[in-house]
Amino acid sequence: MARNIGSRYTVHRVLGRGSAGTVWLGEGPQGPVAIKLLREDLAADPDLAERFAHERHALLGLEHRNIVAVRDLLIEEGTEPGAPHEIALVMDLVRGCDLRSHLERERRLAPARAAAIVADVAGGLAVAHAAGIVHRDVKPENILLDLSAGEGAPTALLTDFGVAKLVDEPRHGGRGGVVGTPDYMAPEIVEGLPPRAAVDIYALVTVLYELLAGFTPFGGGHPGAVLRRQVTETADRLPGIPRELWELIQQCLAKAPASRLRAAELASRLRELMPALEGLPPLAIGDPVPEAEAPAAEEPAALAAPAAARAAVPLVRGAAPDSERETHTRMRVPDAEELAGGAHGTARTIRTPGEPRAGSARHSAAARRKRRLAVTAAAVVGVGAIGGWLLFSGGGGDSGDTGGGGPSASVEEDEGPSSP
Ligand SMILES: Nc1ncnc2c1ncn2[C@@H]1O[C@H](COP(=O)(O)OP(=O)(O)OP(=O)(O)O)[C@@H](O)[C@H]1O
Repeated sequence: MARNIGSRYTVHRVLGRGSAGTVWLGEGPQGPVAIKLLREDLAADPDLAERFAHERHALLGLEHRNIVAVRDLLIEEGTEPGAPHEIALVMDLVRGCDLRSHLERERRLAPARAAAIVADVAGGLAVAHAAGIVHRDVKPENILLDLSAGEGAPTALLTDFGVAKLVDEPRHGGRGGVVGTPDYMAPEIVEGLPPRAAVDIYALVTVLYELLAGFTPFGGGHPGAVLRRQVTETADRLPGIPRELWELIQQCLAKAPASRLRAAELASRLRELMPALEGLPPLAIGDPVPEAEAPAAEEPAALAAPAAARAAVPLVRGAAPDSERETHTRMRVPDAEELAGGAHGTARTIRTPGEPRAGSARHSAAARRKRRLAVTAAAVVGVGAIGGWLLFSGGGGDSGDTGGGGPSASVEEDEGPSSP
């Protein structure tokens, strides 16, 4: 049944749900649109409505063929006194699917295909960065593939600009939480430095790695362990990857933000590489070997893991209840050795097909599942939990200003839009 949003828009059916709200297929004065309605509990926060109003100009100003344009921003007063605001972002409708769903179907993309998608998104990021806007939550869920052109290669568009930052800002100033998704989070964010444009490059090239490999370079296990790996480990080379593509990935996954390419350079380097990548099949990479695990007996039965694994957990407060998508990953409590950065720090090692799995990992999938904890991001990955983990592990790295209060995963929020 159709429902009115403000005086100009009607929504018809749900296109998808994310951690911050629901995206609807709608109709406006200019035709079909996608309308993202923020979750009621988030919209009820008067500070949030104010922040959205404050960022209106930045949110509406981004225009590029690889960015999903925000056409309108509705902040409606509740109908009765004290009733929550309704916050809705009216966006161009993308006729296609998101990159996460595409990757789930394909498992791995051919190098030329992966490079084309990432070059598209880098082109969009270049424009945003030039306008002083950092996305801060680049990941496959936020990349949409426009399939309306039919047979030709789809255009990739980046969506959700600024939303992560606005939703996760602290209510009353002071320190915010970790904004973003652990698998894609640049080491400088983990270390508490203000996020600059280079964090988007790191996240986007993490997506490139994932499109090629089928998994992210530092993912797997407890989000705290993922964050530590972001700071301390280097990505494993993917077997069979062309040298120049691998060098580009390494450069953009550099721990030092200044060593990474800028968005425009990344786009043009990838486009230069594309003719050489044309015709190459997806890389022949086996599923990663799972990490060493904690004793089964320690796991509360009520938290047994679901069957499907996910790559990423969004760190948006209260993410679980409204989200139908499986945005939660399998997690496990890191053991002492892992927390200290020991031998089990790497979640998995890369296998080429046919190579046997290490140890007896195959012996019991059920036992493995039992040892994993499936918990919602909101419940366990609170800033306190990560902060506590970082404190315990000595801050996860030796560089960077942590904000003056000792090691912390919190990000000191800037005033106004993030700047590159
Ligand atoms: N402009 C759009 N046009 C068409 N479909 C869209 C559009 N924006 C979002 N969607 C669909 O709605 C779904 C939910 O999007 P949303 O941005 O709320 O969440 P997400 O990015 O998947 O997750 P999260 O917010 O947790 O990061 C997407 O997976 C996508 O399929």
